[in-house]
Amino acid sequence: MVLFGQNPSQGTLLKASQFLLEELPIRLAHRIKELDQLPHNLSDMPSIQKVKNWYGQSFEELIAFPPIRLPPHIRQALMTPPPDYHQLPESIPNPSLVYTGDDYPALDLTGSLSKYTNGFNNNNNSNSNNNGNANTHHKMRIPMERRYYANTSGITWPPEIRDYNRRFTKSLETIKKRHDPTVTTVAQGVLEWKRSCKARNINLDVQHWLDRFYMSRIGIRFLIGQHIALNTLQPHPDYVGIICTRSNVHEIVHEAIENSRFVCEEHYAMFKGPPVQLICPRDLAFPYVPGHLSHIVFELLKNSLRAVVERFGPDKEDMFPPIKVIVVEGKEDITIKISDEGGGIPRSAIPLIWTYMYTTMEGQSLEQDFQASDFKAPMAGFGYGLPLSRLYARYFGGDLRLISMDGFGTDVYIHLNKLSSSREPLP
Ligand SMILES: Nc1ncnc2c1ncn2[C@@H]1O[C@H](COP(=O)(O)OP(=O)(O)OP(=O)(O)O)[C@@H](O)[C@H]1O
Repeated sequence: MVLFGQNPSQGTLLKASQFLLEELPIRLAHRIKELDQLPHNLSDMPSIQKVKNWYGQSFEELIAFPPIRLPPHIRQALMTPPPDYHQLPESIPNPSLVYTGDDYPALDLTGSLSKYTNGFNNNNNSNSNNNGNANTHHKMRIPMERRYYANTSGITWPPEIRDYNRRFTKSLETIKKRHDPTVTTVAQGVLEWKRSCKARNINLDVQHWLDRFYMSRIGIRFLIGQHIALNTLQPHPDYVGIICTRSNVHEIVHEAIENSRFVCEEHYAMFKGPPVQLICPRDLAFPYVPGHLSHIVFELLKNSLRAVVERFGPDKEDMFPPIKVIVVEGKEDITIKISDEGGGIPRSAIPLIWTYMYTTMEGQSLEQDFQASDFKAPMAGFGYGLPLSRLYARYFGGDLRLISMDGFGTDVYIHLNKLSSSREPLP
């Protein structure tokens, strides 16, 4: 996507529009089917129906989007691969993610990476029913880079192409906005269901379903966000759409520290939140989506700040031990460790922290019609911080791990995949 999106012409943008017009309805349709097949009658909950209708509406808008009529020489140009097509660099898969031939690596929903390795040496990946279908499906489809690439140099693009690209981008903006409250609305649906059957925690199958659903959402929004950015943002030497080819880790983490401390100080009405020490090379940079990384770090820092404040008390500002953030670049990964002395988590609660809607924050749940979008999180209380952050980390081949020392504190490791890998972890 970085190669494709550098200095795009109206022709390349048209090619991208056509790719999305084919790809997005497929992804949306799968989600609609899944929303209909939720376990335990969850599909009947009003909020789940609401989300399903959004997906349906977006699907219809995309398939009804008026096609563009192009003169034959332009059509021909769009179908011809560029001369340097074969020189596209090979992607280097991260050895910690084992791919299974043509398949997408299965998203492991149990918390470990076992499925990646289970499928090793087994091209038909027998792990999941979904995969079986997905494989057949993907094999019939043309590889992404071939659909995405076109020899578009030296052509004068007729003005209707610019107009088409503009209209399609507008339509995507409407769709993206419509789906902003999806996470909170699905969460509300789960709450409705929990209330209706008086369940305390969500079942494992619902947890797996949510992981898959939200991971797919990250993928859809990444594609849409990238397209909108390519069409609307001014060129920047370090950016291709929403991908920053030189994401500076120090800057991103530093900003997340400032933001999370600010939220913490506001929430507890205190003058100074717990100090945060950052140990990170200032020039450490790699290609990433900065928005994803700041979201992850911000969520984890809020957890650490809250743990420290609640352990020592909001009026004990002088006693707060510092939270340490250490960033190291390895061969395969960039790892960020966030260590706090907030008292840790009891061992019995560890399996729960990765489940959606598990929170020990009281009185801030989604009881009312909660309309915030994803990136406007309160201090805590939603129970989505850890599981969603892990999905963001995994989307680009990274991971998130947490180790707690009950009675002392918590260490969280964010692994960011430094090497490129070619496929999304979608089942
Ligand atoms: N660093 C930490 N120290 C102690 N407990 C923690 C820490 N991180 C997470 N927890 C526990 O795990 C629970 C779940 O965390 P998670 O981030 O998923 O949700 P939350 O912080 O409660 O709400 P939000 O969705 O707003 O982030 C927290 O409520 C807290 O009890």
